[in-house]
Amino acid sequence: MKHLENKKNSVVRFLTFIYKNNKLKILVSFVLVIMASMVDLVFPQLTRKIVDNAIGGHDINLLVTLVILYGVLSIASACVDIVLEYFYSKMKNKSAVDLRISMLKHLSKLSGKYYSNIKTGNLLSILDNDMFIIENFGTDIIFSIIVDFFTALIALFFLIRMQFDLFLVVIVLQLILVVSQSKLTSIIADKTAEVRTDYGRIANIVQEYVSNIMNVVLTKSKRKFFKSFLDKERKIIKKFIRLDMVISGNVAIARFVSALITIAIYGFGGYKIIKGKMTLGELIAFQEYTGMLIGPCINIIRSNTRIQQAKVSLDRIYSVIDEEICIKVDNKGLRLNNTDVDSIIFKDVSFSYNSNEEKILKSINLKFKRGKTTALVGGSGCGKSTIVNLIYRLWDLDDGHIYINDTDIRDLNLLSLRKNICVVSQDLFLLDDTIRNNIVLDNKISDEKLKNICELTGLSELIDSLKLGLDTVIGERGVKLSGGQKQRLAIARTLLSECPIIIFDEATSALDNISQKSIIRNIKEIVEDKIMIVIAHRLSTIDDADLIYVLEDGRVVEQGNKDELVNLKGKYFQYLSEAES
Ligand SMILES: Nc1ncnc2c1ncn2[C@@H]1O[C@H](COP(=O)(O)OP(=O)(O)OP(=O)(O)O)[C@@H](O)[C@H]1O
Repeated sequence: MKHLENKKNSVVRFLTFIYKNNKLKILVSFVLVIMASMVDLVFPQLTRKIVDNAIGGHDINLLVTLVILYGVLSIASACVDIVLEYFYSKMKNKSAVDLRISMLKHLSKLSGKYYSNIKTGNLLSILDNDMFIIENFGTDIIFSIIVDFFTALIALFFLIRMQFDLFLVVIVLQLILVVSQSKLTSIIADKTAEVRTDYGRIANIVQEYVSNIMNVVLTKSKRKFFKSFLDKERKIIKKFIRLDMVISGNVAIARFVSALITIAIYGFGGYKIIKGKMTLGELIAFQEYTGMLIGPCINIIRSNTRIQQAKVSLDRIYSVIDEEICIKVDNKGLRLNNTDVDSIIFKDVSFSYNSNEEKILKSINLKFKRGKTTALVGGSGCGKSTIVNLIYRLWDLDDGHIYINDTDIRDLNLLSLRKNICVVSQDLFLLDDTIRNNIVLDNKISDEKLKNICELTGLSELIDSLKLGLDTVIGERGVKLSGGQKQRLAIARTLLSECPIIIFDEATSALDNISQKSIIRNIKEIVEDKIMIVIAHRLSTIDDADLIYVLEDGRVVEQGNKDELVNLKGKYFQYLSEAES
């Protein structure tokens, strides 16, 4: 069903989405729209009667009656327009917000593979530019097409009935107008799509530059950014100019042909009045009906342009929403209670990030037990963080099993699994908020507990030295803190959580040896009934680990506690000797 839905034209899909959530509003709007267009069609007849019967017949009473009727109908028509605008605005704004939320929610369900290839600037451009276009696009466009079609049809009927020969002249010019407009419209839509895609690429560069501005300055890579930014900007400016030229050409042609139509009506129509084959009132009414034919036809073509532009944006939005969720949230949907977690077992696990590449992990067996600290050691790129990614199910394995207790993690509900795992990695997630909010997030934590954790993680000294203490704002991505302070903060946050599985992936790398040892000792006390996994290049961090796995080239080559591994005089011993020398 979802597959079929995804294949639908994105505009139809979006309109169906609006329709499903606004059935009543759409029905009321439809009735109002038909009423309003009927009223509009009466105006030329009123004009004709005012000119020919009231003014031409010198009838004051009739003139007053018709003018009052004209005024009342105009007010009624304006009121209906206001009510309609209210409905349209409500429907389209709510739909755009719903669409944005479903895109953001979907993003959080995607796999590590998607996150590894993500182009942030492009996504921001979709969330910003494309969503802006969609905010201005809604069901009203369909209503206006219906009304325009209906109005044009009735106007056509009156024009044929009133003056057939004059109508023929008008219709030929009208056809020229319609054909030229629709050709240029499709060119505009193509060029808009091109510009939008290029704009996403520029947004990527800008995003990369802004979010890394400090490193850009430090590494003197500003020139490189500016070069590729300016190259792309220059190209897009040319495309924008071409697009603007086509748009203004489109408007100019429409104006010119409309002027020809007016000349034809007044020239040919004036001639007919002089010859007594037409009245002045009829000429004015004919002119108004012609407007009611041309205006709606052009509106329909312009609506088509808007639809094509919205389609480009909707295609880009739905390309994210339809991104396949590779990691199924629920296979068997089993739930994991945090008090139940006793062990994590890797059984013959093999894995590669890309199916055609060599395996990163080669049939490895690991066991992490509750109440124990297990360390992973090995050279850079041997697959330590990959093991964490697999426990968290950012990727699913190729072969083998990962069990929590006796349950394969693929049989667990994904959210329930992840709720039980806290990872502190090198890439810290910090909010531009206070120290307190960064530690507590949205959990309810007593001040006493918070103070205690700050003490254990060595944050108290920093907090006491700050005028605002815990309420000090740390800046975007913690820019106002040192590397070590950021790590302490992330550790404090993790220790406050109720997670039974705690993973530190180079979580203390920015701390000096003494601070690191004292933090690790303190942590051990707090996490004594949890599964603790530590990855560290500095071997002193894991001196006290209950079990150390030494990895090389995706395999476990040694295992044991520190003393056992030292006695083995193998890989671990070699690392230790290298570190000491
Ligand atoms: N998202 C990814 N997509 C493709 N390949 C990846 C991805 N992440 C890691 N790799 C590759 O997988 C291998 C193992 O990486 P991993 O991060 O697990 O190593 P590590 O042992 O943690 O290294 P380090 O100690 O340097 O952090 C590396 O060769 C790396 O290039």
